[in-house]
Amino acid sequence: MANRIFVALDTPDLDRARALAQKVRHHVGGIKLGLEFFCAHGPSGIRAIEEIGLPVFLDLKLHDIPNTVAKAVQSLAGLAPAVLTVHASGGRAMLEDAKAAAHPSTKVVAVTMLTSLDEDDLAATGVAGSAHDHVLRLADLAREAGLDGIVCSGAEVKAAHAAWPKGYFVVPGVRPADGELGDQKRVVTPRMAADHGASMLVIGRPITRAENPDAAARAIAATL
Ligand SMILES: O=C(O)c1cc(=O)[nH]c(=O)n1[C@@H]1O[C@H](COP(=O)(O)O)[C@@H](O)[C@H]1O
Repeated sequence: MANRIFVALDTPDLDRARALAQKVRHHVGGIKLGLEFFCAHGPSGIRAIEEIGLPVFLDLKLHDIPNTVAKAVQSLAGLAPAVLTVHASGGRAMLEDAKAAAHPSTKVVAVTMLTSLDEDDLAATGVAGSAHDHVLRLADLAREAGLDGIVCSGAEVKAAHAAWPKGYFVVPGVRPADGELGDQKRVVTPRMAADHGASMLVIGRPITRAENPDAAARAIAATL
């Protein structure tokens, strides 16, 4: 199977992003660029990283009224990212319109419950019940809206995959056994995420903050 690791290059520094991507390119399957990078460099920054030759996941987690999200997705369609994120909690119409506006080759995936949240955080937003149930409910919504898949933690991916065998499952919040959690709360090891059905593992700081990012990416890939 192709390398399922997408390295998250969370930096506003284009030269650093490019240098990191060059270092790890032989040990990852793709590159994830998110808000930090996009706010600093926009579409031209995405094109600059695309030149490295790996698939790009554009993680903007769009969440607004359907018309606004659809127009934003339409504006991004020329970039034809391999994967694009929207928030599942934006609701069915927003999800349907986002998918309709995307480039046909782009997988549109819905963020369910951020891996930086636990059930106390969920309750504080007014959602009762478990993380598991919340993720499964939003996965159903994404599937019914015609999306390609979801983003969830490794704790839920097995159940989500069982309920949606053809879905595409993006799993962030991935840490090697001795890895620092940082702001992540629902974490699993790379091996567990892969064994439980992740289509893509998003890994940032365990690679980008390592003394030798190339060796860190290689070591993680070797565990899969
Ligand atoms: O959509 C995402 O990629 C995402 C969703 C989520 O629930 N949690 C999450 O951490 N992410 C992203 O995954 C990356 C995780 O980075 P690290 O915690 O450094 O490995 C970051 O770029 C986050 O923006």
